[in-house]
Amino acid sequence: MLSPRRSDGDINHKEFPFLVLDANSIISTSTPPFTVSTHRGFLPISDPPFTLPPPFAPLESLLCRMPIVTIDGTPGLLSSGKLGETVENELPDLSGEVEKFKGDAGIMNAIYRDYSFLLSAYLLEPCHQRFVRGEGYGLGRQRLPVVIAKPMVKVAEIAGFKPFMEYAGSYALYNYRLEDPSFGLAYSNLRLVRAFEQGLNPSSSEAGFVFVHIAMVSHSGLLISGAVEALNGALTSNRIRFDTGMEDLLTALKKINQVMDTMWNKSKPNGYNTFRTFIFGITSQSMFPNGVVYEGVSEEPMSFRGESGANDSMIPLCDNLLQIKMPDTPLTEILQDFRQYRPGNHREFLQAVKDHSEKASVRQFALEYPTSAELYLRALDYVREFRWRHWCFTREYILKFSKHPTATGGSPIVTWLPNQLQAVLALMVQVEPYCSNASVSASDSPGVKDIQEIMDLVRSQQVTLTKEVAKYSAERGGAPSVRTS
Ligand code: HEM
Repeated sequence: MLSPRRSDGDINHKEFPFLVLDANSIISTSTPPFTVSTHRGFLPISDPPFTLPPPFAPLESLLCRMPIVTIDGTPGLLSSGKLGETVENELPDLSGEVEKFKGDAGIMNAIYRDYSFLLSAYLLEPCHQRFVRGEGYGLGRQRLPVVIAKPMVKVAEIAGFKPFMEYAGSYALYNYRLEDPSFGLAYSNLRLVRAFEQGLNPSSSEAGFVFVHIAMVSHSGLLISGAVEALNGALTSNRIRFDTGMEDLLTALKKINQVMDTMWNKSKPNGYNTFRTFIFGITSQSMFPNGVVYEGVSEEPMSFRGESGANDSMIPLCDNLLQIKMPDTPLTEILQDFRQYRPGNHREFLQAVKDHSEKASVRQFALEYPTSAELYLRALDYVREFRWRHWCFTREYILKFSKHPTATGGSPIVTWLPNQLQAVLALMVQVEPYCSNASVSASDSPGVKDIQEIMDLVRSQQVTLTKEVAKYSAERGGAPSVRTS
């Protein structure tokens, strides 16, 4: 059982102080693209630039010729394994140009995105060649030439990212353009700016993989406003505000999960592993046992985690708001390490939510009243659904096709997602008794599960997950050793 809430005298009545932008906020070219807002959520505050300033024409030219299938359908440099030598023969060191554009945060982010694509393709090209021949990944290139390393380190520092491909700043959330700007973020209107494999074709699995992430995050504005309202309700002991915020949070999570479920059709399980090769990181990957030397920057090898949805901010927002405590394991240290791979403003926002949720004892506040407790349990149920679907994705897209022991972000493929999922399931079992006699109106709506139904599923998933993890671990010879950074 959960401990009793602290006395009213201890409650800090101050509202959540973090500045969250809205549609009326004034933004300028120096506003960091990834600034949290209630109208764009965790998406960039403006759509990403998709062409680079003229001095970067050599980079642009290489990136257009790079994908396995280029925009006109012809084979590109990665298909013939010619990218590496073309970079070495053609690309000048443009690091001197980077600083000239530093007043424009959007352009900086676009330059960062584009170098990160070239960097990953360069390092992992030999692994792709082996993978398509049906061999293991083998080793990637262990040295990054100065013409990529120097500008990348410079632009990443200015834009506030690691000098390696990241989920938000590069691969997923800053990698789209709108076919017709007047149609906005409609799924059919999305096109990739950069791709490794066939992603310039919008109906490919690579494009679908990225677009589903974007489409989900396009609903995160309501998630953010709902979370802030619920937090303010708890901080000011205003039950109506808390419940209203939680209702909005539930509406947003329902939509986000519905969009997530479209992944099965938009990006096929048997189409995932070919482009996946290029989004691996350095940390905990057999392709880079000693890290990678960034020539012209340092002879000391560097190591970064790969691109992963684990660096998305929606689930961490729920974890922090709902005070979902993760077990004290090395696997949880990886979850914490992933935090470094988010845009600065996302990081600060998530930390502020965590701090203020603790200050307001959000979980205890919810459990004091059955209706709020039910809303809280339903929110946990959506987080459970998200994480359970994830486990299913991992089974169907990865475990069925690959023996590689670590995911793109460097977490152990079999045990990491279950580490967090089991924590959510266990918390739901703890929370259930607080919901007795609850009568949230939404529970009368068609399609809304009652508490009993939710908890039956929770108990069966606890058992199934334990069995599946044991089975996969036995088949694959146990979990790989865990490196946290
Ligand atoms: C085919 C689809 C997907 C597959 C195969 C997949 C796979 C994975 C894997 C293997 C991890 C482990 C972390 C690591 O990379 O080391 C992970 C984590 C994660 N992914 Fe995905 N993912 C998919 C789609 C998505 C989508 C659409 C989102 C939406 C934002 C997402 C968000 C996340 C989150 C939040 C985590 C961390 C989970 C946690 O905290 O428990 N993923 N994913």
